[in-house]
Amino acid sequence: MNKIIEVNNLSFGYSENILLDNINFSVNKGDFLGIIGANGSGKSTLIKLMLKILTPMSGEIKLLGENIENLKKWDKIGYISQKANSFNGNFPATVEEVVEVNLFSKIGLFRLPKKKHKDMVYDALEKVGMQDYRKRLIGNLSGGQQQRVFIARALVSQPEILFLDEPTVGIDAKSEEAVYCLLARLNKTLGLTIVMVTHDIGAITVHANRLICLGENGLFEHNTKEGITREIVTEIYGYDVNLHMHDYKNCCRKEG
Ligand SMILES: Nc1ncnc2c1ncn2[C@@H]1O[C@H](COP(=O)(O)OP(=O)(O)OP(=O)(O)O)[C@@H](O)[C@H]1O
Repeated sequence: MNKIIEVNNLSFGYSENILLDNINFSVNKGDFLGIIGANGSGKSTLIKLMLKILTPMSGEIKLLGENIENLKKWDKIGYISQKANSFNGNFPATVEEVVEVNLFSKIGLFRLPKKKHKDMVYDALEKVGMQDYRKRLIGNLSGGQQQRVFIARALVSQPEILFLDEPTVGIDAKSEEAVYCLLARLNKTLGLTIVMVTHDIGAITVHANRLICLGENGLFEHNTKEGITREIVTEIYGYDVNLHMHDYKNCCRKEG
């Protein structure tokens, strides 16, 4: 199965005003897809529709080859919402407990995790380079470190698709770069399909292999290999956008 996400003739509005009008696109297994567009263009709404948090007015969405109406394998879908980084810093949970939460369907309610579950948590933390922090309280970590833990929490159930909604908001430039490089590595080494909403056009253009852009005139698709210019972005956003390109040449070596 090559097409891991299919969105066909999707329309949605919160009121009678249509926000997403007859949207069509697909995502192949192993793609790193960036979703960009001006504030209020419907990027988060599109993700929520794909995750069945919202119901379309019309159209069809398939994940892993199945209509989401009938999808059972939701544990194969990871999601890091915009709100993940407004986590309550005083929350009395360790890093490994935060990651373990996503295994509760495997562990069972009111049961203690077994060694195999502890190993899964360790593996997920190792993938994001946070295994040495596993006994630390989540609230005592920096924003960038917390974001890595949330990525580990999503990874622990071994998802095939990871949705992220502006995962680098509120973290400093160095940590932001590390998160992008981490995602690029997971995409390449695990073949994880990534769908990410962002305003950081410079960064997403470097790492994603495809972009979709929500604009006033609907959805544009863009192959990042062709390069994205200030003119293209300005056309999509409908106003002049100052594009900051990033230098990520050696980023995966610098990751950390
Ligand atoms: N629950 C809701 N009820 C009514 N309107 C909503 C709701 N959620 C979002 N909207 C409106 O729908 C539009 C699209 O919102 P959405 O959050 O999807 O945009 P976005 O492209 O992700 O924006 P941003 O870049 O600012 O995060 C906005 O005008 C928003 O105010």
